[in-house]
Amino acid sequence: MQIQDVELVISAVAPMQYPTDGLPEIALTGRSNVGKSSMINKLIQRKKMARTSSTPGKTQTLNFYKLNEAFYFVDVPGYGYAKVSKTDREKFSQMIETYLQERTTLRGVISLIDVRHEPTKDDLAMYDYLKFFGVPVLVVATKGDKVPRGKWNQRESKLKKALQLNQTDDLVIFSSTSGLGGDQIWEWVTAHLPE
Ligand SMILES: Nc1nc2c(ncn2[C@@H]2O[C@H](COP(=O)(O)OP(=O)(O)OP(=O)(O)O)[C@@H](O)[C@H]2O)c(=O)[nH]1
Ligand SMILES: [Mg+2]
Repeated sequence: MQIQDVELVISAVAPMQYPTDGLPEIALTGRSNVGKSSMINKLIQRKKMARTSSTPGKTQTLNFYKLNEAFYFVDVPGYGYAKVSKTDREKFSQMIETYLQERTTLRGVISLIDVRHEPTKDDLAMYDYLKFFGVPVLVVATKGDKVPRGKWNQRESKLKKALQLNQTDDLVIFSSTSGLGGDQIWEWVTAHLPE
């Protein structure tokens, strides 16, 4: 998709700050440092729109990016990083839960995991949690450039198995450095936005 227009409308910590224009939203969840913010930048072809960092815990608010004045990508704080203080971790999980439970304009969630590793306990819990709410999920295995091409199929089946991926859900291997998988992600996003 061609993104002509990007606006960071709000960095929210509470529902009263969420945008009220009723546009559909796709949110990104995943462990700290998995590459959520980098994925947004690659997909919208803006190098530094969403702030990224090699230090986990960079995104600390729900960041609503309005695209083409038609829909939002919501960048969400990462979960599960041991070096983020317990208080902050609890604050972030509360923020994420409230958002996922209350947001009626949410049309789908892109759930990111690291292609190189088995899903963590938190990754599995997040996938189950999303399924419990009945929200459509696209699992994206990030940092695909760090695994040789010959291993992609094997990693894909392993991850699907570990997550016990629902028949209706898909998995895409992505790289924010090469752009691998970007078209498939856009296809999924487009299919989950209202006409
Ligand atoms: N090689 C490679 N590095 C990546 C990729 N995606 C992200 N990174 C790197 O991983 C680090 C974390 O990326 P972020 O996009 O900030 O991760 P995040 O999930 O937003 O992290 P939090 O905001 O802390 O939750 C950065 O150093 C990125 O450059 C990828 O596809 N390939
Ligand atoms: Mg981030």
